[in-house]
Parts: sequence; structure tokens; C-alpha cells
Amino acid sequence: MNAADETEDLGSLVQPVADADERAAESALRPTSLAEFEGQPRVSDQLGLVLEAARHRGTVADHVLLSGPPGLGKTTLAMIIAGEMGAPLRISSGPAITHAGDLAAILSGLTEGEVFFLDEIHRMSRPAEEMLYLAMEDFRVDVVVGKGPGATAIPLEIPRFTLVGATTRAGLLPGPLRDRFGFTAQLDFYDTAALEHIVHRSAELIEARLDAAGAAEIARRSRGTPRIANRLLRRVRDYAQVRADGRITPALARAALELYEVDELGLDRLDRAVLRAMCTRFGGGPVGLSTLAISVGEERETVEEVAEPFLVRQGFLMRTPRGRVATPAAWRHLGLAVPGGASGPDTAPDLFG
Ligand SMILES: Nc1ncnc2c1ncn2[C@@H]1O[C@H](COP(=O)(O)OP(=O)(O)OP(=O)(O)O)[C@@H](O)[C@H]1O
Repeated sequence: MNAADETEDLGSLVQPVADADERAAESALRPTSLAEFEGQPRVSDQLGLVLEAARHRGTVADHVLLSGPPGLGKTTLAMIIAGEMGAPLRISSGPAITHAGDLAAILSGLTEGEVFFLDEIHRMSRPAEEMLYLAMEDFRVDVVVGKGPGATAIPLEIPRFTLVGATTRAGLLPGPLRDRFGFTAQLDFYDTAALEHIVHRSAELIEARLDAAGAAEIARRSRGTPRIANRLLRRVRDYAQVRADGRITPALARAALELYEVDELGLDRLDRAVLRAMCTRFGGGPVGLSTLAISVGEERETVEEVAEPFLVRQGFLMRTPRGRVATPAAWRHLGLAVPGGASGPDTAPDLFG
């Protein structure tokens, strides 16, 4: 077990966001070419064409905007773009660029053709954003010298580069910024078959022994997210090494994930506590968010931002103007009788195939 594994927060095994330690552990598992980047065939095909065309013409590739929830492969794709273009990669993020000067320093230090990955691009400061418009379009920045009425803008040529912007909230990007990207890709949640392949590939890389059915058990619980699949795989491997002979069979994967309190649809303890509170204490709702949060002993924000998105996506919870409501699928998932015997599917639909 390496240091990154030891520091991983077991309480958030199925949350999509990663901390710095986990990102370090992830780097060994990243696919390095588009051919290896599975599960988003439309994005791979379209992006492949954009890059090949640029290589053909001997120019830098168009700017690329990647949007989608955390853990679906935006950083990985930025690295792949640089690799496929044989270009160096520079990485920064919106919150790290507080002044336009920070951005000017980065842009003027790029080499010709370099790929500049700007994560969380929607969180950049306004002046930096405006500087980026000009840089993306004309490969030029205006450096302002002096203050007040005597201030002058000195144009500075910068090397031609490819900007790869990543955002979890494409809707928050101003139109003029969005329009300056030549190619935009929306990453979707992965289906279970793609996640199985990813788990297999990762297992080979970390030398975990895994059969097909074991991979399926992990993939099913991974909430459509490769990062979660890789994380569950690492935890199941720990279990296999400590409690068994190292081989990951379906029964072993199930036992390990039960220990970590991740159920067969990928819900964790908090998710189930929220659903249970709604069904058993509030008759299925509607119940206000604050009341719900207090009843599970969590902050309002934690319930809203950590638990709810997946529960809504999975069809267990509805947000209504009068409060949160548990669906019949939620009652059934908890093994409870649906009040009034409401009809509906026995379980929530598997949104990931
Ligand atoms: N298509 C894929 N095939 C195999 N592994 C993948 C794929 N997409 C992502 N991964 C793996 O999932 C993990 C998370 O991916 P990545 O860091 O690229 O996500 P992200 O979208 O940039 O997340 P964030 O928004 O939190 O930065 C990495 O370990 C990566 O190897």
C-alpha cells in the first residue's frame, strides 16, 4: 500500500472529487493516447480528427473546451492532446490566476505549439478572462504599464498555443469565451461496460488479479465515473491482499465493498442515511433541506452538494418547490414498502447501462 492509498478518506469512497494525494496515485493509471481513452467514443473520434487535421496542416490545434463532472477524464484528455501533438504541457487553474499579470506571465513563457491546460476555467478573474480572449484569438496580450490616465497598453506577441479549458459548469462560462474554442466536448458518465474495461486495464497496471465478474462488481458501483472505479479497485485490492490470497473474485469484491459501505448501486452511508431519513422520519417528504441535513447530522451543503446530485441522477430523490421527495425506487432500494403501494420500477433505472 503506498502513501496515497493510506491517506485516502474512506468516508468519501464514492465522491467524484480527488485530493492531491489521490491525484498523485492516479497519474500511473492515466491512458496516454486517444486509442487507450475508452468510454467516450464520440469525443475520441471528433477530437482525433481535430488533432490529425492540425498535424496535417502543421499548425497548432484549435483551442479545446472540455466540460463535465469531476473524475470523467478532462485532465487525462489534456495530457493526451499534448502527447498526440508531441507538444509540452503547461498546467494551471482558474483560481490560481488571480491577476491578469499571472496569466500574462504564463502565456509569455509558453513555447511555440505548447498545450496550456486551464482547469476550472470558469473560476478565473474577470481581467484575466478578458486578457485570455485576445490571447486565444490573436496570440497577443496587452500589458498595461502605469496607472490612471497615463496608463498605456503595450501589445506583446505570445507563442501560438492550444488552450485546453476544463470546467464542470459550462453554463457559467461567458459566451465570448465559449465562442473562442474551436472544439467543445461534453464528457458523459461512462456505461458499465466501459468501466469494466477501465477497471481491467487499471488492474493490470497495479498488478491486481481480477476476473471478469470481479471487474463487473466494481464497475457497477462506480457511479459512471472512472476515478471512482479506480478508487474502488484500489480498496478491493487491499482487501484481497489482506483477507484473501490477492485474487479479486466477485464474492470478494462484494464483501470488500460491503465493508466500505458502498452498496450494489454505488450509494454510500450518507446517501442511504438521507434516503432513510426521508422515508422513515418524514414519510417520504416533501421535507426541507435544512431539516433533512439536521436529521442526518450533516451540514446543509454536504447533503446538497455531496449526496443529492447522485440520488437525483439515480432517480431516488426529487427536488420540488415544497422540499425533497423520496421516489418509490428509494423506498424499494431500502427494502421498505412503498406507501400506498405506488407502482413503478423495482429499482431505480441503471443510468450507466
Ligand atoms: N477514459 C478513461 N479511461 C481510463 N481511465 C480514465 C478515463 N477517464 C478518466 N480516467 C481515470 O480517472 C481518473 C480521473 O481522471 P481525470 O483526472 O482526468 O478527471 P477530471 O475530469 O480531470 O477530474 P477533475 O475535474 O476532478 O480534475 C484518472 O486516474 C484517469 O486515469
